[in-house]
Amino acid sequence: MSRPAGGSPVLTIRDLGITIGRPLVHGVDLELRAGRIQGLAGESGSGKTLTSMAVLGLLPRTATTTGSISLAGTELLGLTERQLRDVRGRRIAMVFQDPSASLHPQITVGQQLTDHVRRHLRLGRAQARARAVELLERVQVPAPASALGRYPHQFSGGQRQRIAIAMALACDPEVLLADEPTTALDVTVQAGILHLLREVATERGLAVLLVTHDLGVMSAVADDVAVMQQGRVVERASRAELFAAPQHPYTRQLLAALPGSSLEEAPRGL
Ligand SMILES: Nc1ncnc2c1ncn2[C@@H]1O[C@H](COP(=O)(O)OP(=O)(O)OP(=O)(O)O)[C@@H](O)[C@H]1O
Repeated sequence: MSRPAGGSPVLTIRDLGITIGRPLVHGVDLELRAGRIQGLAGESGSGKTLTSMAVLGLLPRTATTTGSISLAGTELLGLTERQLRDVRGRRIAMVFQDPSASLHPQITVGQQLTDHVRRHLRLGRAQARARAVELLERVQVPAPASALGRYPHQFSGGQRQRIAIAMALACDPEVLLADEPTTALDVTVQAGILHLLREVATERGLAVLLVTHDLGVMSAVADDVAVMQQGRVVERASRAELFAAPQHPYTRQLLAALPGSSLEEAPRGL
C-alpha cells in the first residue's frame, strides 16, 4: 500500500461536537499525521475517550455528532455501520488500556491473529500464519512460533499488550488509536511499550492518537500534545513547547502534579 509521506495529514478532526443527552465535547480540532504521535491529555471526564470513540464510530446510539472526521479525504461521520466495519480494524486500529478488550480469552493467540488477517487481508492459511509470526517478532514477543499456540492468560500483562499491538498492526492500518495503553502496566514495562509504539509509528508511517491522563507517558513519546478540559481543547503545542512553557493554567496544574515536576509551585485549584 502506498503510504503518505512522513508528517502529511492522515486523519483530520474539525470542530467535533458530541452530545449525549447534554453537550459533552465542543469544537475539537485535531490533525493526525503520518509517523507522528499526537497526544491527547486531560483529566478523567474531559472527553478524551469520547473523541477517540467518535473516530471509531463507536459512540452510543443516543449520541449526536457535529463537525467532521476525515480519513484521507473520506468523511467518517455519518458512515453506515457496514461501511465503518471496513474502516475499523483495517484502516484505523485501536489499543486499549486492558489488552483483554482486544483478545479473546479462550482462543489461542495464533488463531486470533490469523483469523484477523485472513478476514481483512484475504490471506491463505500458510501466509496468515507467516504474517502472525512476523507480527509477534516485530512486537518482541519471545519465541513467536510457539507463542501462537498459547492463550492470552499465559502471557504477562506487558506481553499481552504487545500481542494486542500486533493485532492492531496486523492489517497495516493508517491510524492507531491508543487509549491509556500503559495505564494498567508496571512502570518498568510501560517504557518498553511506549518505545514500541514510537518505533512502529516511525517505521510504518502510522498516525497515532495517544490518549492518556498521564503527562509522564506523554512526555516520553508524544510529538505533539493537545490538552482537554471539560470537553474542549484548551492548549495544543509540540511536546517540547508544552513541557517547557505551558500556557494554560489547567496545563500548568496537570504538569505540577507530575512527580519531580519543577512546576510544583504553580498555582493550584484553578
Ligand atoms: N455513554 C455516555 N452517556 C452519557 N455521558 C457519557 C457517556 N460516555 C461518557 N460520558 C460523559 O462524557 C464526559 C467525557 O467522558 P470521556 O470518557 O470522554 O472522558 P475521558 O477524558 O476519556 O475520561 P477517562 O479518562 O475517565 O475515560 C464525562 O462527563 C462522561 O461522564
